[in-house]
Amino acid sequence: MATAFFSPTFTLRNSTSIPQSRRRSCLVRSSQASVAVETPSSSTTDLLLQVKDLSAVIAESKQPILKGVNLTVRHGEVHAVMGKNGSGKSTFAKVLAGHPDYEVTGGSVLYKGLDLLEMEPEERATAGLFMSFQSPVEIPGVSNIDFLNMAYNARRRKLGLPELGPIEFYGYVAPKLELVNMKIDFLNRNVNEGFSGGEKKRNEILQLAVLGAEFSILDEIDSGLDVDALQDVAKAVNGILTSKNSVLMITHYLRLLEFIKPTYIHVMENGRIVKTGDITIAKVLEKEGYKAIS
Ligand SMILES: Nc1ncnc2c1ncn2[C@@H]1O[C@H](COP(=O)(O)OP(=O)(O)OP(=O)(O)O)[C@@H](O)[C@H]1O
Repeated sequence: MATAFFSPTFTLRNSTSIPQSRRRSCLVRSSQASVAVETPSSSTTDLLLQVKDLSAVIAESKQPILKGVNLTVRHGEVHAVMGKNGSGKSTFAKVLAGHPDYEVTGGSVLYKGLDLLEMEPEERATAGLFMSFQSPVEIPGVSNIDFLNMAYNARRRKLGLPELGPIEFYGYVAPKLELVNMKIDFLNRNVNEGFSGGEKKRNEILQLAVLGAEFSILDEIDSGLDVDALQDVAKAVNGILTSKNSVLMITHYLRLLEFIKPTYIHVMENGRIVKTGDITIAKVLEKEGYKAIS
């Protein structure tokens, strides 16, 4: 499920603070030179996310996974990250979300001008960062609507807005179900409990629509979806895109990128972004595989 960068589930699961030692990064630089792949610069004022030389290891084993990632995202852009299995895509996403399994060892991440790496996962979420995970978690005993209401109110509090009570919130959320083609009774079911794979993915996008995130990371949102569900999910994502928010999608397949048009496609290899371009990259990969660009 998603929480954030606003993945509400993530916030729930990570309600304990991450030790300071796991959160910081800028002091230690990766020993490996990074491959800087900056997207063309327009202006610095519309910068949403700026990742520079980001390195990270698995917290437990200290195994390096990210080895100098560079990425710049501006408002209104859609970025797709592709790459072979095990190249570090999900790790990159989870590090941005503040996942405690990883320790940042170098580099910096600015989000809306703030040092993202100094923020707790909950702070990242309430600052409009949403993350949808490959395998959304189930939360027994918590209904979807209560969960969404809680996450939505957390964001409203952060924005200095009054919270919505259950009735008002129902009025807000019900029309959004249409966006993802979900039946109203999904609101009363426990979060993701007994949901099919496709229903879980739709539920992720419902959360995204409800939370109105500014930066959404969608990790393989297309996996396990049938053709109709893929179109529904893509339509919903397109429906929430504005000139003010941005999306980072991790995917293996051209089919998703034909529905949600990316501004840039990046290829990750061995913990770095090694190539950036347009949809042509995905077409070449589809036809010839990674050997064509390695
Ligand atoms: N918590 C962890 N514990 C042990 N190994 C991990 C952990 N997280 C990531 N890894 C390892 O780091 C490498 C990168 O994993 P990651 O999930 O980021 O790859 P990916 O590019 O998203 O792959 P895929 O396309 O298969 O989803 C893999 O070898 C993986 O086994």
